[in-house]
Amino acid sequence: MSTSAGTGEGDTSPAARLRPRAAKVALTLQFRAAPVGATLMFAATVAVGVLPAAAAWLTKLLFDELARGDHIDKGRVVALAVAVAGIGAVATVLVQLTGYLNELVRRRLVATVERDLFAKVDEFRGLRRFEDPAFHDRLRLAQQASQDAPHNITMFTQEVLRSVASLGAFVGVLFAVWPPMVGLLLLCGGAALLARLSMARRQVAVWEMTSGRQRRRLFYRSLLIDPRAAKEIRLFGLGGFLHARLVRALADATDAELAVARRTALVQSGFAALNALVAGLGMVVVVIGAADGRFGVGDVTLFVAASAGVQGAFTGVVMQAGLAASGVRLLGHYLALMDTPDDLPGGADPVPALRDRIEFRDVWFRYDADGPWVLRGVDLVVPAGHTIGLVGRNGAGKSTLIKLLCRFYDPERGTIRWDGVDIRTMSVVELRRRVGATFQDYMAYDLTAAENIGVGDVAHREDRARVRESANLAGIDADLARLPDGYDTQLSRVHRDEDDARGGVTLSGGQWQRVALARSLMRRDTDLLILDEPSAGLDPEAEHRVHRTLRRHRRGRTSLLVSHRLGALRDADTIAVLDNGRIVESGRHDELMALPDGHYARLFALQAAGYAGHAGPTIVEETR
Ligand SMILES: Nc1ncnc2c1ncn2[C@@H]1O[C@H](COP(=O)(O)OP(=O)(O)OP(=O)(O)O)[C@@H](O)[C@H]1O
Repeated sequence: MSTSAGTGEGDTSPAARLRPRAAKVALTLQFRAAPVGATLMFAATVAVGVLPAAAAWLTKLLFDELARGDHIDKGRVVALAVAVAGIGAVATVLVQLTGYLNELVRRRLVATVERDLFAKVDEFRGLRRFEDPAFHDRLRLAQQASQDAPHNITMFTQEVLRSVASLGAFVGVLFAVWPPMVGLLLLCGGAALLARLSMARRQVAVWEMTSGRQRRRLFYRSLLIDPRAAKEIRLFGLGGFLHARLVRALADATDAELAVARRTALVQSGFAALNALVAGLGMVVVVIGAADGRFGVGDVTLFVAASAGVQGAFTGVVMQAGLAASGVRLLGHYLALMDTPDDLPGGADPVPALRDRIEFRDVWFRYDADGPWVLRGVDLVVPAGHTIGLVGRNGAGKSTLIKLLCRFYDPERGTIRWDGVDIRTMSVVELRRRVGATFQDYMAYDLTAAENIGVGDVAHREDRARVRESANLAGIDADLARLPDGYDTQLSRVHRDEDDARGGVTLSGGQWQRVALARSLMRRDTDLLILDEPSAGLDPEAEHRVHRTLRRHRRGRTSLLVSHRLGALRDADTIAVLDNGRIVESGRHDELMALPDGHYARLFALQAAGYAGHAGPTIVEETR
């Protein structure tokens, strides 16, 4: 598994290879995001670029006319003055308009890119991407790109348009007055451009390099304000430890960024000084020429305006080129992410209702290619309509088996078959629609009570009767109905509306667990119910009630139950014991209890002894 989205110098990463495309995409993206706004923005930009040059020409004509002494044509002078003032006014309005259009296009772009980005993230059907740090770094950089990159590239295009318009006019003037000035300015501008591009490359390299540190910084930051973490942090006095790590991650990233900023400032100051020198040199040459009578007053003013105009245009282009270059590099990450294939090869076959059995055939799985095997040849049959209890010590691979069945990962070897058909050939979405599940690490959403349950079947989340029925099955209906706003109570004390006078509530651990259970019961047409430790946090009475209700609910349905409370699995049609990545025993409770030295019998006896208050069998040390 790679650990960085970084693309240092001379790299051949996907993001680097995508840069040429990134520039094109950035340009076209703005027309997709805001077609009218972008067109108007470009038109206004060209006009803003041309107007100063036009004003400078009119000013030259005005000064030349004024310099004619007794022969001044007053009408012409007034007309020229009015024209210069008019151009100034139009330019001012256009600058404001361009500012607004820029903002408009920028906001539309950010919305478009972010929408596309998270639609793409939602398309990943497996879990591997979400466990890959390089993916998270890339996502962060791609998000960063969505904030600024298209805008910066747009600004650069505008700047180039504006500058080309100004340069076209100003360069002609400089040629007419003192041609070497053009060469000098071009040389300075070209060198500044190259230096700025190199700075931009360094800047992005730093962002890429520090992306992991930024990710950790965000993690520590969210941990320090997470109400769920607040208890442990306070009790264990972890605040200082986490804070120090946050500060360290921040300092590391800041140091690297500041180093680039210092270098950029230094290089830019050097080029600014060089520009001033060149402007001064030109001025001296032209003023001497004017003293010798070779140039008029108008020529001098025009030359000064033209060299300032050319330098200004170059400075603008150089600045924007730097931002655009970093934008293109960042947008490479956005494109790389958009091109990232799904981690699960897509099957498209429909998933018919389960008629016969689900079967694990010699399933081998590990989370990383070089990691330890978690499942080592699992063979397990789940007959339709049966309840299978899955037992095994911590880390045996029970939840992993469930994750494979939901197809969050694919086995490395072997197959999982749904009525004889390899689930890899089937549509993942359809397969998951046939499954209702409560995971051991279930979610507690900062939503209302009704939504927390309703999202188990999004299409029916507004169906209050169904929501309540599910809550009833999970034994939480009465508790939720008693909340301040009943089912509409926000189950969060943090994410609630400011104008919500009643505020939100948080549930107890066992209540949350029952809400999660209710969520998995929302889907009515599922063929398979998976419950991974559904009652671990329930009080004995609640557990008894929930299991009794679930038993009724499961009747005739296929279910897979994982629990360390073996009593809860006692009546399962088959109990399978997972050990060391294999199913080592399976049968009904009585059959397994009758096995001499059986795993299940030993575990059951241990648990029963705990309740009965005697020593129970000797604990066999783990051999793994
Ligand atoms: N996402 C993951 N990435 C890497 N390793 C994992 C991941 N999830 C689980 N594991 C590893 O796989 C092994 C099996 O974990 P699993 O959660 O399937 O066990 P389990 O039988 O459900 O345990 P428990 O009874 O404690 O819930 C463990 O060693 C665990 O560290």
